[in-house]
Amino acid sequence: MTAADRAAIAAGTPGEMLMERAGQGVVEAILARFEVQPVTVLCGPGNNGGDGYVVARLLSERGWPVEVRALAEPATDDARTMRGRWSGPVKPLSGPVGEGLVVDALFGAGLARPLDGLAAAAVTALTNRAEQVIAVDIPSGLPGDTGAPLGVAVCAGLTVTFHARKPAHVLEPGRSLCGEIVVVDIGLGETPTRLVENGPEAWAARFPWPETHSHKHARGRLIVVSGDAWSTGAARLASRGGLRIGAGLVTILSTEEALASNAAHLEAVMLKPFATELELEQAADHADAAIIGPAAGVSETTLLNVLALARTGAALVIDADAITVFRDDPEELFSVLDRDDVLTPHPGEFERLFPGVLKAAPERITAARRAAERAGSVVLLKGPDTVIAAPDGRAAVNLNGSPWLATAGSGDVLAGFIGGLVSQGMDSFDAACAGAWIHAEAAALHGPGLISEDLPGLAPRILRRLYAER
Ligand SMILES: NC(=O)C1=CN([C@@H]2O[C@H](COP(=O)(O)OP(=O)(O)OC[C@H]3O[C@@H](n4cnc5c(N)ncnc54)[C@H](O)[C@@H]3O)[C@@H](O)[C@H]2O)[C@@H](O)CC1
Ligand SMILES: [K+]
Repeated sequence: MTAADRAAIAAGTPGEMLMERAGQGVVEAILARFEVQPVTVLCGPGNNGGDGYVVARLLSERGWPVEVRALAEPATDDARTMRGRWSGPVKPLSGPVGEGLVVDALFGAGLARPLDGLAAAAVTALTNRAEQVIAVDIPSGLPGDTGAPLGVAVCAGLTVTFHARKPAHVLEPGRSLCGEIVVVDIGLGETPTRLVENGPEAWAARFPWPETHSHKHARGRLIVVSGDAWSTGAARLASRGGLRIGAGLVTILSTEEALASNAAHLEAVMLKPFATELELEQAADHADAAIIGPAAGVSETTLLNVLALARTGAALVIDADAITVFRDDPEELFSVLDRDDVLTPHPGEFERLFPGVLKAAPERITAARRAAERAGSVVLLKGPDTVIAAPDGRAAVNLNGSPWLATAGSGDVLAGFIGGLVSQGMDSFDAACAGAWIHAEAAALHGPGLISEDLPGLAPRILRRLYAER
């Protein structure tokens, strides 16, 4: 039972009533999606199984042919009550499951160890029929507080959970085992949750829209450090992203030998040369935000350039090579970061800065939180389930991740979106959340054939929507 369940029961809602509402919610989700057909309900010994008996009764009352299979007799009072209200037979779990839908009510929030014996066999037998499987609360075998199955786990086409999503519903690989996710309100009321789903409701109220009196100098000055002559495209992708997301002035800082290739491809983005890290520091002095890393090169120069930018007042977005250059001494980087700065590692880069943290943490939200605390800055851990964490413990998971983002340069544009928002004064955690969400939304809007050059140009459509809904 979760803390929210206990609080609701203590506040006077009997567990039995919560269970009745939970089962009702599952049944409504089934009725909205499936025609009448045979259903097998697999019930475990705990309250998840109790929900299963409610589902069996309510579907049967509507004329659905229902078979109940139980792993063991109910072990809780509420589950025993619901077992008692089911008037049909209860068969053992062993043996093949027939045609039609399968309701997985074996284990939910109380899963304590990997599935074995009959439960493991029953779950294994459901392989390849995910579309017919409806998981109650969580696919059995998947712990609710992580996205990592303990051994075998159900793969469902639909998961109906209660009150709020749990980490297992948003973190991979658990999220992919859930199929469609429906969240049913069972009357638990407001409860503090450590998990924030990243979407406009989390940051739209603080989005930095320009005011009537805004001019380009006040709308955010962003700089982007270019790679060398053969690697200038990444900085241009980032700068275009920054400009599209609203930064008033965006400047690429480039060494002499890369000036010509940058100049040949820039219009609204400005260009400024620098030769040494001291000149970079001076050039960046009036910037509100600076992006370094995209195709910067894994070199001592990049490391010194990061340290130079850290001496300015600009908030930093540190990506790619600018992360990797600190792999031998992450503390050197952490010592110059503060809460306005953002690190945007993919898992490989994350491992370089925070060795062992991903392996030791039960899931990515905890890992990102630990990393943000250690670095003293915002950390955005990339993935299909991108997690954003701040040193003060705030964390959010991106739920709109798009497979179309698996294309060269998409991370450069993301750095640009984040840097562009930070340069306009948006809080760095909000900016990382908003940047990641808009990035994925833009990719989904385009779909097949997306290349990173398209992303900045897609942002205005998402921004227009946000602007209209503000
Ligand atoms: N308590 C409440 O008021 C509510 C609970 N709800 C349901 O209750 C569920 C949680 O119920 P429980 O806490 O009873 O937990 P579960 O029903 O998930 O299972 C716990 C039981 O399974 C046993 N167990 C755990 N892992 C096992 C394994 N690998 N192999 C064999 N046995 C194992 C435990 O010893 C315990 O008896 C939620 O997931 C949700 O479906 C909902 O009805 C909403 C309201
Ligand atoms: K389940």
